Amino acid sequence: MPSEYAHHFGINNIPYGIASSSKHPPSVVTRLQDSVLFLDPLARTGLLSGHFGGEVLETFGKPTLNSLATLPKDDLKVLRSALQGILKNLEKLQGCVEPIENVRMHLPVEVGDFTDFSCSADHMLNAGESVTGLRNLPPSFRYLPVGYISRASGVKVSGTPFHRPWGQYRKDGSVVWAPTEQLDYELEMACIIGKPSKFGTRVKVEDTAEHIFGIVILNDWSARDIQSLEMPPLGPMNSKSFCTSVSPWVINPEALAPFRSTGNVPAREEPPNGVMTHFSGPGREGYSVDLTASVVSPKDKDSKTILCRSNLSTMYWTFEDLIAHQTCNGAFLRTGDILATGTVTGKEKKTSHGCLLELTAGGKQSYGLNNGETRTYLEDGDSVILDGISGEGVGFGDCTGTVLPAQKD
Ligand SMILES: O=C(O)/C=C/C(=O)CC(=O)CC(=O)O
Ligand SMILES: [Ca+2]
Ligand SMILES: [Mg+2]
Repeated sequence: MPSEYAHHFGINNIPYGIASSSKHPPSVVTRLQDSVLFLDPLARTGLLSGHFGGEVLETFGKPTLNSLATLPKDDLKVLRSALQGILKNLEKLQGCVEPIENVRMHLPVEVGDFTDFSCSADHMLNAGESVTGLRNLPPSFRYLPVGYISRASGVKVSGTPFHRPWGQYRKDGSVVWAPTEQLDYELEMACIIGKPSKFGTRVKVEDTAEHIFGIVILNDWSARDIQSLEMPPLGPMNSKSFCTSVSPWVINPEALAPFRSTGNVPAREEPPNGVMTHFSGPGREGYSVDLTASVVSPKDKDSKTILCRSNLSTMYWTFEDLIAHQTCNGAFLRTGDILATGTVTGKEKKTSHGCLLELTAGGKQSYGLNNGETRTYLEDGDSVILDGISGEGVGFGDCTGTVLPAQKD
């Protein structure tokens, strides 16, 4: 029986990840359907000889993708087509291949800096309305992609459970110190930086693509009660830094090229009394990725309730804009940096809300699970599964996390 996500990993995908098994230490892998190919033992078979020099082959034995991610795009292109050829004869690759159920996936990169932006106008409007009752975009929204800088060390690979965080928040007229009662997820995607940029040197929007190694799904877990006390005036901190999950398979721009279009990308509006400066123009392309967010209750582990369906291409700002903006002041990119989109929310009320803050109108309305349970925010033992697919054979698999009970004070 193929796994639930086997069909995401066709021959046109060729994702990269870091896996280990009883036979192999953590190292670089790719995946075809449910077969995981370890590239370091593959290089030793000689099947890749003639394609590249030692500096490419040396990256395969590393426990992160950082070295592979800095290879020139031309090398990555040759590697992709060599792997596509080799994977046609899987039976010849014994000793290099393991079934997906026999491997453990690890964090794909050593994370450099982690910025989370907020690129969805619909998320901004819905989240603002949930908190303040007013449907307004922040004053800066059309001038620049707003973001906050979070903790790289909190980024964990899909499947890593975390404890419900403690913090300070307002309750019944006072501020308490207690486990959060408003634990939320945020359905997001992120780009991972390959080629670094130079300190003091802006990356022009037309040059940003060469810095994108690949794209992952990301869950920016959020504690809304802690967030609402701490956020003004410097932004979220402990309400979000306790854990951020990323999917283990990094999908590369070449696999996603057929799914780029201008189709759903919102029209860019000139900001009031301002000019578009270092950003992409009206013909900018988004990546089409159909995303879902689901919750699984510990009382009914076989049933997932889909709470949101949305698509990455509806974001107002693109990955190219995020990179141009991050570097426009001379700040620079390091390999393994993560730049996330913010919550990916669509236009449809209730069915395309990328987080529970929106779906529950700030905890004022409940949502139902397939088994009849109701929730406002997440409960202990709940798992959240985010997944995404662009088209035939090109998907991201899943990004999953489970809430453990709060630790004792
Ligand atoms: O507007 C709010 O109250 C919430 C803002 C956020 O949680 C920041 C964030 O992560 C935005 C996003 O994911 O788009
Ligand atoms: Ca976020
Ligand atoms: Mg987070």
